[in-house]
Order: sequence, then C-alpha cells, then structure tokens
Amino acid sequence: MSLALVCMSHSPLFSAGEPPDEIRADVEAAVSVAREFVDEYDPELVVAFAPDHYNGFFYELMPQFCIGLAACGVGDFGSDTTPYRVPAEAAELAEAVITAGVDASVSLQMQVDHGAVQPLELLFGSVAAKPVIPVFVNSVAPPFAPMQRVRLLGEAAGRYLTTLDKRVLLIGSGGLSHDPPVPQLNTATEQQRALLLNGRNPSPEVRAQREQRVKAAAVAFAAGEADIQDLNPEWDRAFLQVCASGVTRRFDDYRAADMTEAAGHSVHEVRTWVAAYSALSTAGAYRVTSSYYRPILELIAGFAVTTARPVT
Ligand SMILES: O=C(O)/C=C/c1cccc(O)c1O
Ligand SMILES: [Fe+2]
Repeated sequence: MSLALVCMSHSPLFSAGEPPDEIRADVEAAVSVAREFVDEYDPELVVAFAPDHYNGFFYELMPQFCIGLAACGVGDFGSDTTPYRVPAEAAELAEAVITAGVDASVSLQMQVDHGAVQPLELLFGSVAAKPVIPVFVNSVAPPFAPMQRVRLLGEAAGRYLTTLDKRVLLIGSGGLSHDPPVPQLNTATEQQRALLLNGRNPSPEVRAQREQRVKAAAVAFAAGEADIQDLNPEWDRAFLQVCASGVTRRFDDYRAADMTEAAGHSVHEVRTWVAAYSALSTAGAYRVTSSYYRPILELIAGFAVTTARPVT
C-alpha cells in the first residue's frame, strides 16, 4: 500500500471566468507541479474529499459526510458531466468508516459540482481517467461538524486505504479563506431559499443567473467594490503551517464560528484538506513536498496547492 496527497483550492472562475493572463499562468504552473507529482506517483485509486455548493446536497436532507458509490457531475460552470468510475472499494470504504464510528451517509446517485470535478479535470483531464471514490464533506451549509469529526473521518478512511495493495491518491478540494456569493439560509431571498432546500436540476436560465452572479462578484471584488468578506492571507498561511506540521490533532482547535468570522463563509472547504491530511497521517509521518499560495481576488480565493507523501 501507499498514500500520497494533493490538496488544492478550486474556483469556477479559473475555468469559466476571465482571470488576467499572468494569474492564469501562475496558477497553471502551480497545478503543473501537482500534476507532475501525480504523474510520477501514478495512482491506481483516487479518494477525493470535496464540498458541494447546493448542486448535489440540499437542506432538505444535509449530511455532514457522504461517500459516493456512484457519482456524476451536474455540469455547473461547464464542469465535466462524465460519470465517475467508482470502484468496488467505495462500499468497503463506507463500511470501514461507519464501523469506525463515523456516521457517514452513502449515495448510490451522488451529484457533484465544480468543487469535486475541477481538481480531477486539472490533474487527470477527465473525472473518468482514474477510479475515484468521491467523499462529500459539508463545507457550505451550517451547522458544521466539529473539526475533530472531520479528522476522524479522514483517519478512518486512511486506516482502510492503507490495507489495500494499491497506490492511493488523496485529494482535498477547496478553500482557503474566501467568501463567494453562495446564498446563506439566514439571509436568503424566497428564490434562494428554494434553491437551498432543494435546487436540484435548475433550468438553464436559473443556472446561468447563478453563474453570472459569481462572475460579477469576482470582477467587483478585484476592483475593490464587492460586498463580500476579504481574503485573509494570514489565516491561510497559519492553516498551511498546521497542515505541514504533521500534527493533525491541531486541526481540532479550529472552531466553525471563528473560521467564518476570520476567513469567510466558504473557508469551511478546508475541511476537505483536514480529511485528506488526516487520512495521509495514518501511513506515518508525512512531508509536504510542494506548496503554492497566493490570495487571488479574481478567483475569490486564498488559492493554495500542496502535495505531500509519507516520509520514507
Ligand atoms: O457559487 C458557487 O457555486 C461557488 C463559487 C466559488 C467561487 C470561488 C471559489 C470557490 O471555491 C467557489 O466554489
Ligand atoms: Fe467552492
């Protein structure tokens, strides 16, 4: 068995927006480093921890964690809609995680959005290039599980994955500090409330309206005119240091309300990183082998890409 990790921010504005050439090139170079790491590792199985932005999971019934036994993209922001190739190990992973005391849901019809799909597209070209087990981690819909539970999810997954005779790549998708205009239940309009409760399969017009709102927010944010929370590079750098420290119990100290206040409503996407790094830690001490960070207003993201592997 072996484990390796790529954790990276995502932003639909990278694929569907128009960031300046210099920013696009800089992010592409960072992604290339991760892609080379992955190519060299040549994973046989990918376990991808990802959030959702009210495209596949809704307040009608919102789990904290869900393991996909089958999955397909909804195609928001033009993301890949090819069905995932979910391997048989997904059911075993669910069994192992739940038996370990982590109450994950399972889905035989998981719908995923850009947050799950973008890293797979960037690293492999397609979501179907590798067998992928998708693991949803609630990152936008309060209330949130304590961070300790996210760590335990990752550790339970990691303990199972280390029993496999396979090269397994762990992916965490999202973060770091950011506050894109994803509607919040307590401030939602009637129309937004309907979306948050069950906005499955929106009309093309509703989808386009939603995407346009995000694109307009990015333009305004870059011009210093958006009504969203600032990025917080200091918070982001401290979080990256915790990841690199290898002491995953330090994740437990993060409190949801403090995170939101310091680093925006969508900072909770770092929960996917916490799960992935905690899974990696079950293979022993690890080392971060590359780390990119840049606060990027045009992408509405404290944008980071890290790779890590066990110390041999
Ligand atoms: O509106 C959405 O669905 C989310 C947009 C977004 C924008 C910037 C960074 C992110 O992580 C996002 O998910
Ligand atoms: Fe996101």
